[in-house]
Amino acid sequence: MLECSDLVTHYDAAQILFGVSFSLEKGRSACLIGRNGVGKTTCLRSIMGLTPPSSGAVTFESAPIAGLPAFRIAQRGIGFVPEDRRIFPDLTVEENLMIAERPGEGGVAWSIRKAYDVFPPLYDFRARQGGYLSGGQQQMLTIARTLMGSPRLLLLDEPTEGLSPLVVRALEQAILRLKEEGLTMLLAAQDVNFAHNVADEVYVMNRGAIVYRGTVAEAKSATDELRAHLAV
Ligand SMILES: Nc1ncnc2c1ncn2[C@@H]1O[C@H](COP(=O)(O)OP(=O)(O)OP(=O)(O)O)[C@@H](O)[C@H]1O
Repeated sequence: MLECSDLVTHYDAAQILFGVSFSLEKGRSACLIGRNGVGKTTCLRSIMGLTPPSSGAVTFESAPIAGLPAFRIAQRGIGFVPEDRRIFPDLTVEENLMIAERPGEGGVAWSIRKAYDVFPPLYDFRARQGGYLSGGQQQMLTIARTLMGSPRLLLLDEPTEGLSPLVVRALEQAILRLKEEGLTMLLAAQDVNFAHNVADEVYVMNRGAIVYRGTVAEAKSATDELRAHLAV
């Protein structure tokens, strides 16, 4: 469904990605793991067209998308959940969802009812203004808002950042539920346990490159190697 080949991305003169290649099959979820600043966000932004790659190819559902503007990439069926939770603080939960609703083509069609089903706290707080939600609830609302566009591929940037372990578990459950729905997901995370709980494949990044790749089962039995790559 998604293929990145030899992605090289710069911010002005600074090269951030040094030839990132991987592919993701429909219905699978993969997690880019790595410390702060290794290029996970840049990789997601390159795919989404927010920071277009300087070279390399991104293929989504057999069509090249690198170089297209971000809104075109979104229209093709990729949803991006950025790290900073983007909701409208003055609108209620339900209003936040309503204004994001857009029927997708060929993907899982989303409705407010379905969003409440996957994220029960959003139903409980549906009349509350977004700005008065907890961090975990805001993260759920951000994901739910992106899902209202009915994407076929969801990019999630550090969804557990700053959340308590209990809230992280709830978010994991919601992500696994999305997986059951057949949604394809690419996540970025620093938390290896989170990656192990929600992903099928992991890609460890360091200094703008993938330095380890494997299934979660392989990664779990290569803890020393993983730890070495993730060590400060
Ligand atoms: N807009 C920007 N302009 C210049 N450099 C940037 C910009 N955004 C990120 N960088 C740099 O690019 C590198 C990779 O950052 P990136 O955000 O992709 O890493 P990350 O692995 O996602 O880490 P984080 O957990 O901090 O998001 C870092 O050195 C960062 O300082």
